[in-house]
Amino acid sequence: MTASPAFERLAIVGIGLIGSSLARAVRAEGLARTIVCADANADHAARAKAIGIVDEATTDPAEAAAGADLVMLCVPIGAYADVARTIGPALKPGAIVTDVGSVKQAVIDAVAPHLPEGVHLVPGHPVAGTEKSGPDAGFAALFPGRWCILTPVPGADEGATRKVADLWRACGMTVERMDPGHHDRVLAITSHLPHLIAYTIVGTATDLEEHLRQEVIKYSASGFRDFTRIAGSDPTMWRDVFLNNREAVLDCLQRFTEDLTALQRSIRRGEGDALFDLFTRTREIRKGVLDARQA
Ligand SMILES: NC(=O)C1=CN([C@@H]2O[C@H](COP(=O)(O)OP(=O)(O)OC[C@H]3O[C@@H](n4cnc5c(N)ncnc54)[C@H](O)[C@@H]3O)[C@@H](O)[C@H]2O)C=CC1
Ligand SMILES: O=C(O)C(=O)Cc1ccc(O)cc1
Repeated sequence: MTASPAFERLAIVGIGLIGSSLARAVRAEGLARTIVCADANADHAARAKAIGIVDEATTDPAEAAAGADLVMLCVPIGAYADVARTIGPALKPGAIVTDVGSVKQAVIDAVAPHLPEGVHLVPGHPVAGTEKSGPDAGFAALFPGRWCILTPVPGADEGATRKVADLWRACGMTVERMDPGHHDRVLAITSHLPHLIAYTIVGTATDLEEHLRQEVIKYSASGFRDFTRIAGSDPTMWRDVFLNNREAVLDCLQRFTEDLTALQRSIRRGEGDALFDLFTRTREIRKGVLDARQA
């Protein structure tokens, strides 16, 4: 006898990179009897249905959420409040609303006020992605071996939190719980600031005089190429990340700017030892990151 799926009806709102990756993983693992998606972009909804990663597709989030036991929000963070307001009245008692957003406190603030009594909110963040967007960019292998951070609010339903954790574990992720504010500070330095730096460096290179710009593209060494990959990430998604994690990002940026100024001074003064010491420390950190990946 095969085990029954963990969820009867999974509604994915936003069937882009992350939503479609989840749909594929849930299908592959048989975790939901029915997968429904809603996407404001009718082409994305239709595409998800056409490639067979969902059973039903609509442009109306309330239609998808009606009767769902699990609703996964996979839209840019700026759209959360509107989506939550729309689905709130359609949610059945006991339904779980969860998400994949890259910022957590702002998501709680945007969604919680619109959920009726008896509906459980379990905010989450699969820390896995790429610079690509849309339903064709997703793949089930995105999740295995990566972290998923859940940030349940105090008093959250333990059973609901456990069901969401089990879903991500079944997709191959390692699940951790964290306070939402702490999550936002950690991600500000490990993910948001690196994206901001990439956007800046590629922007600076593009603003160079025309003849220099051509050379930048032509001789693009791997360092710059890596930055262009990250700077090719979705503009809507990243605009929303920065607007919704303002304090933590600005705090990191302040420290970063101070450290950059110190480095600038070392270069100007010819302080080779200071440069060498920093680069030696950062090389050790890189080794630690690689070792952690292989562990
Ligand atoms: N891209 C990445 O690497 C990662 C992204 N995330 C988070 O996942 C969420 C989604 O990001 P992606 O999948 O990368 O973006 P995406 O752009 O590939 O997909 C977003 C989808 O939401 C749809 N959408 C936008 N507004 C909507 C609305 N009001 N109602 C219904 N559908 C709407 C879009 O049409 C699109 O299909 C974001 O909140 C992001 O912070 C989390 C981890 C990694
Ligand atoms: O493509 C990359 O390098 C990423 O960093 C992907 C990514 C983007 C946003 C997240 O919240 C988590 C992962």
